[in-house]
Amino acid sequence: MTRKTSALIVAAGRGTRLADPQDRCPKQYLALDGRPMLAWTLEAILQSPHVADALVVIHADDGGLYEASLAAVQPAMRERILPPAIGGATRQASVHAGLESLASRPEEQLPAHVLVHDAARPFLMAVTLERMTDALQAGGQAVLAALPVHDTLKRAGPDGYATGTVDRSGLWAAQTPQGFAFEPLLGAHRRAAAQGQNHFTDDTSLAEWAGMRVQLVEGAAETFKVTTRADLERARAMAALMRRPVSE
Ligand SMILES: Nc1ccn([C@@H]2O[C@H](COP(=O)(O)OP(=O)(O)OP(=O)(O)O)[C@@H](O)[C@H]2O)c(=O)n1
Ligand SMILES: C[C@](O)(CO)[C@H](O)COP(=O)(O)O
Repeated sequence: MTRKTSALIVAAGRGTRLADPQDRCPKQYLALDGRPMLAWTLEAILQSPHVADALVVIHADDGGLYEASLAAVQPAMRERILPPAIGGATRQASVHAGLESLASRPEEQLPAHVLVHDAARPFLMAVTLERMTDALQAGGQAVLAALPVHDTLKRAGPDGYATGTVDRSGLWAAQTPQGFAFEPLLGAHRRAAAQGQNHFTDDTSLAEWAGMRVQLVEGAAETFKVTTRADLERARAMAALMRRPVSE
């Protein structure tokens, strides 16, 4: 039997860099063209024939928002969504919680590979998922979707004046999805937690710390992370362009 690939969507953050004090709704539940961002993210990843199912990691306070998002997912895809896990105070803790939830399933349902993805990146391209699953199926242990840096990079001091130009050769900006062989990633997260290594902002950094080799594949500019209010406006404009036909 071929073991499956599962998606792990982290959606337990508070969105503090975007939210204004009046707006209590975390960004992953804000509407893009009338549907919660999380619904867009789930449909984008579940469109892949390589992804068997998805588990979402949510904040303990967000049960109602999560259920409303599921209701906005196409029914055939909704059937492939596993019960959610409750996240932690950091992204790293939330990913770990999701991996433990996947690991608690019956042995025959354990995935071979897991694609960790931010709920706050709603526009995931099919071509990126193809590149990632190809790399994992070829034996890759850790695969990162990333964009080569094309801009000239400046370093500036606190006074706002340039102190130099940074060599951009070989630099890539990390995105998600980040794909892994399931057991090695779970083991790496368990070791990091046990050793108090709680500072990793993404899973490939943690995987490198654990000694795994990380392969880069090209991601997509469309898969930007919604971090600021300007990102939200951009996402809303994109969503309006991508509107589903009414018949679906
Ligand atoms: N404790 C956390 C923190 C983040 N995330 C998730 O990780 C992704 C990327 O994180 P980021 O954009 O930094 O989200 P927030 O932490 O919500 O944003 P901010 O730092 O502005 O508060 C998001 O989908 C977010 O929901 C999570 O599941 N658990
Ligand atoms: C994993 C990640 O998306 C990499 O870009 C991550 O969420 C980054 O978090 P950041 O703190 O906003 O860089």
